[in-house]
Amino acid sequence: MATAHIAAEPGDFAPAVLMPGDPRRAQRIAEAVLTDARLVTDVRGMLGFTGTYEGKPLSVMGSGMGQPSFTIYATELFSQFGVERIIRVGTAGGISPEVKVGDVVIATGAHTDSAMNQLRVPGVNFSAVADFRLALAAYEAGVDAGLGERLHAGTILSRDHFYFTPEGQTQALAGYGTLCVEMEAAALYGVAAEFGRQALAVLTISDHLLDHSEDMSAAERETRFQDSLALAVAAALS
Ligand SMILES: O=P(O)(O)O[C@H]1O[C@H](CO)[C@@H](O)[C@H]1O
Ligand SMILES: O=c1cc[nH]c(=O)[nH]1
Repeated sequence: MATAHIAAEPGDFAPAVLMPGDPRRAQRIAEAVLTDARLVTDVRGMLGFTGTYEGKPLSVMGSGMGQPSFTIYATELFSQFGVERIIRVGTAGGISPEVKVGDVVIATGAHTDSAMNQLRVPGVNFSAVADFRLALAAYEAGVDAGLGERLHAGTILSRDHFYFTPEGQTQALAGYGTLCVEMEAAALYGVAAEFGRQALAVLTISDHLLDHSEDMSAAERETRFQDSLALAVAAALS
């Protein structure tokens, strides 16, 4: 049955869904990796496709930007469409000096300034963490692909603001080994915990907060995701 934000029927989604923020990236991913892809929802232009990859069912759908948007789609996918695992395929801004533009980050945990997970368990600072098996599968795929020093795994920041950064925050986070910043993973990990399902974010570094000399253009942000996509597919079908 269709939900408020997804015009699909039970069985239209595969157990594993790849979710980029950008619905046009969802279409590019569907065209790049899926066989016999069909559009299963387009409410609000948030395109979702289902097909197969090497004979296994796989879906891809945009999430929109920010934790509220991601939470709406992830909640409906987990609760109404039988989805078992969601792998976010996103872009992120580098924080650690170890991380360079074009590198791939497996987000094993996500700090956040959002209130969304604070409200989940009264009196508790919720730990937003990835599914260990998905993270391991993605990491092993990255090693096998020869990514070498371009492959990272560790904590990230999921922030509500894109343009506002409190003074000293980036340096402090770098001091705690935080790899990069994006806007959705903490919410994904919270919703997955709520429904007892699996989640992971695999991120492409599109820019660096401490050095903007190598930042990607808007077009590159839409298209330069092949390395992280390969790891996300490996995790999705592991
Ligand atoms: O490239 P996506 O997946 O949209 O991710 C990043 O890009 C958007 C901001 O430009 C935010 O959604 C952020 O998390
Ligand atoms: O949220 C994001 C995503 C990409 N780059 C950033 O600087 N921030």
